[in-house]
Amino acid sequence: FPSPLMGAGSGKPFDPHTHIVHAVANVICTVVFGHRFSSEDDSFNRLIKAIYFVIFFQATIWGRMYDAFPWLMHHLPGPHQKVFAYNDFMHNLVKNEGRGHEERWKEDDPQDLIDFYLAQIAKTKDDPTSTFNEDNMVQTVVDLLLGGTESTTITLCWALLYMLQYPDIQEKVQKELETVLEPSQLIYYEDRKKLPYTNAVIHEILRYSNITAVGAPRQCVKDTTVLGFPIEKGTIILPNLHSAVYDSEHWETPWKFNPSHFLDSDGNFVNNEAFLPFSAGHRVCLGEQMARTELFIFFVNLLRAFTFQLPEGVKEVNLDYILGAILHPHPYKLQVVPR
Ligand code: HEM
Repeated sequence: FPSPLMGAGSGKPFDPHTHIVHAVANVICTVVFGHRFSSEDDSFNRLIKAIYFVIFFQATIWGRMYDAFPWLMHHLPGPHQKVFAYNDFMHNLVKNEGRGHEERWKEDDPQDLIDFYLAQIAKTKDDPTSTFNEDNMVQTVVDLLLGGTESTTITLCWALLYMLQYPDIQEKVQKELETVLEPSQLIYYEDRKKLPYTNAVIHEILRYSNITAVGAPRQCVKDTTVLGFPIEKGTIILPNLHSAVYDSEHWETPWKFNPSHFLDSDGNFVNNEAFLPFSAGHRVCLGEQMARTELFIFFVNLLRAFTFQLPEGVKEVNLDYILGAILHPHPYKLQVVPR
């Protein structure tokens, strides 16, 4: 990936969010559509606003009201009408991309998710039980755009904020990168195995930022028992991921940003069974591998290229979160010093 902050700020303090969200959204766009968008593209900017708003809305009182009374709310004014408009916009954008793909589609040379999906529709067209059709393709792509943009963007925003707060940790990562990697060497996800400290810092960023403190709501499909507790069919389940990533029985200093949570006494990387930022089980985050790869490659490239500092005169970092479907940091500015 190109460094998302190349040329940003021109030496002045700036908020990194816009640069990061453009870079991250373009990764998932490349996977599903097969191309990137320019940062100036109107549809791209509207897509980013749509993704933000649809996710933000779920955790508002209006989102709860809509869940409780969908039929009534459908006819009433309110911010949920904006969600419908953004949803229509995203569906139309994906439909248009799909049409473009159909025109130049080659069955034996799929390039992106839409190509693969079209191949699957063609393959199963005579099967009446098949669920591969245009509507499901559009919804799948929209789900991936929604799942794959805000989560990774916000984790990277936390990552840079922690580097401002803990300059000694930033320096230690940079030292490891310098020692292990040649200056012009391209980074691969595989390289994390040679970079235990950097890998531990990225895991600690995911743990400590705890962006999906409560995972996605799920519904129990049959009567069952979990650890002796009966759960009836139809019960809505909210996995409390916060209780795992901050569990004092599993973490030495749960309330402190501490990369040693993922290192043994010899400095080797070690995992921890309570590390569950992507949840677990059948409905574990579908994009976990992609998110891990993106976080590693972006973070390493950023710290190789820059040192992140607080703007002059700013003494404190605000590490409080803004409550929502995703826990966000408060907007902040940083200064980048090219290395
Ligand atoms: C730091 C980044 C990310 C975090 C922390 C994260 C976390 C999560 C969590 C906690 C869930 C709910 C799992 C459950 O219900 O138990 C989830 C679901 C999901 N995520 Fe992610 N995610 C991230 C990145 C991504 C990316 C990059 C993509 C897309 C490529 C993605 C796509 C999805 C999808 C589609 C689901 C729903 C899966 C299902 O319903 O089976 N996520 N994610």
